[in-house]
Amino acid sequence: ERAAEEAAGRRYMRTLDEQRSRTKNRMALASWDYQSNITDYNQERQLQVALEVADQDKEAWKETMTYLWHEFEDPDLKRMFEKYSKLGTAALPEDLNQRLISAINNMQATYAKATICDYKDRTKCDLRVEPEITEIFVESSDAEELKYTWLEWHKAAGAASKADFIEYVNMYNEAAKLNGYDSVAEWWLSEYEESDSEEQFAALWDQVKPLYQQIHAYVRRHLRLFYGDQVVSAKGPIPAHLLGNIWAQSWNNLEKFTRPFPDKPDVDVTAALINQNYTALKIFKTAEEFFVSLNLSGMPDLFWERSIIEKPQDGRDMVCHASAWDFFDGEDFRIKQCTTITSAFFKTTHHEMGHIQYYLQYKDLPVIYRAGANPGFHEAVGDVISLSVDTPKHLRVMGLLEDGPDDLESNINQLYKMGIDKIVFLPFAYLLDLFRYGVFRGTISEEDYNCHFWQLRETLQGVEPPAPRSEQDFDPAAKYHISADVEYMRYYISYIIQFQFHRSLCELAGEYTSGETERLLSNCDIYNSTEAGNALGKMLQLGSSKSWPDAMEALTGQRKMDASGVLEYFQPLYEWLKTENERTGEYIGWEPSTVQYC
Ligand SMILES: C=C(C[SeH])C(=O)N1CCC[C@H]1C(=O)O
Ligand SMILES: [Zn+2]
Repeated sequence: ERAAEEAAGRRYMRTLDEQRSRTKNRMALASWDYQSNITDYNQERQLQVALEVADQDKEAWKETMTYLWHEFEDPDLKRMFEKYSKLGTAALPEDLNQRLISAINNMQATYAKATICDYKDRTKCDLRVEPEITEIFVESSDAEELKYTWLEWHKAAGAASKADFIEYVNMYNEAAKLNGYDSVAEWWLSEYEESDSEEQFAALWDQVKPLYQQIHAYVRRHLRLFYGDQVVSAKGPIPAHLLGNIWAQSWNNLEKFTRPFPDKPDVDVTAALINQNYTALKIFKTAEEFFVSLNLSGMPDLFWERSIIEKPQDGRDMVCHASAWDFFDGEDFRIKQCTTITSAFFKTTHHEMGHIQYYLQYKDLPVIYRAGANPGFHEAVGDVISLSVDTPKHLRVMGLLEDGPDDLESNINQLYKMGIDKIVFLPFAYLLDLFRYGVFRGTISEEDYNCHFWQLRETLQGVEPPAPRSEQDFDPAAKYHISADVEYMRYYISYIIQFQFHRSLCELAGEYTSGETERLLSNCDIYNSTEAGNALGKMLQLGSSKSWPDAMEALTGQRKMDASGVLEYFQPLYEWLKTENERTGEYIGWEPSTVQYC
């Protein structure tokens, strides 16, 4: 009897997966049309498709739940049923689902359309976050211009979305409860499959915090030397507008005037990309070539036909934030980004193509398994490639970096450049979802959203707002992922596990042996290594068909996320920073902020 039921379940699963492929394809196409051309018509159409798809998913779910899949013997069939048993936001009554979708679409549109006036020319009021505001944070060292731009952006894209965000939280929490979760926080955490995920995330932060504090102290010193101690204090948090990035999430743009050994050759490739007439297409082809060198897949023809790799000049409104799309038909995969010829986009292109590579590697799995082993895995693929691309050795192979010495000072400069991108990002990413867990759980009430956000920014990141804040502000929504309903813990996890992956791939490529001292993990380049590429491909082909510890074990032999990879990679920098901060008597950590924000 049970065997017959299980056989019926297996047949049913095949038809259900076929249907899910079509509904996800329809949903992706409608969302693509909306996000690549924001009009009322496209927003309305996206909403209609979303509601129709929700209805179809709900009907299918009712049938799925008639199967006694808990008693099935086949663990794989059980895993598929278990995943299909999570209905998601389609569990909401249609009117509440419509309010949820509209709240998210409104926030997306507000963020994508937000413009501010230029600091120097107040009549020029068409500046958007990409490319204009991003460019100001790359180029400007005028504290007043940076402060003005920061405040204007946070008003235009943050405060403007507070009402929609509150609606979003309420509707989303309703959906969570209908799916058996106390709040959205537990739902998001369930993607990491282990009951102690929150404790694991906190333990990772404890492991890397000492290294972050050393970088923070060093950077604060050099900002104080540059801007003066009236702008940057000796012991307080760092003002958020001086860190080369509108969200202070990565501090790459400080490299040129804060690097430990300034008289070494410049390592930023932007100038070289421009001098060598790189176009967006050439950046994409270069990234593709790295994956092919690893015996992984090149981009299909459809990818080149349908991707949007530069902002169209027809004056349309679109979501410029870079994204990679799976249309779940096994053939259609696209990137949408507003590429500019910069080192930042050189990295972002590898990041997005890492998503596409994952889609390609698992495209023949059942649709329900076409996802990362956990969300952090998907964000790590492209970055792992970039860890090889960003080495002086590889950049020289590419002709993007002039020749230079391979001495300790150059290695420290290289580690510093990576540290103000990767280590600095960790507290930012961690706090973004600590904030949202609190919001979804109600431990952070809407009367003090902004106050709590900045308390997290101060305690975890040692950063303070450039001016007093109030509850008329809503600074979190000035970050794309908050306005676009994109979970963020995935990036925190990615920036930890990508170093575990990198270490294993470097050993497979014969570029490094864990614990050796002759070669540094930070100088490893896996380019052209089919051993490394085949191992990476095997892990990616698993999709979410196995638990993430199984997937991680396939590549690294470890079943735990841990910061051992990060700490091994940055060890020489950590030693150097401790010595340097002691030499200069720098205060490690930060005293409470004197800026009024609660
Ligand atoms: C490039 C993407 C698209 Se998945 C992105 O959002 N990233 C990549 C780095 C962290 C995060 C961000 O920009 O905040
Ligand atoms: Zn990504």
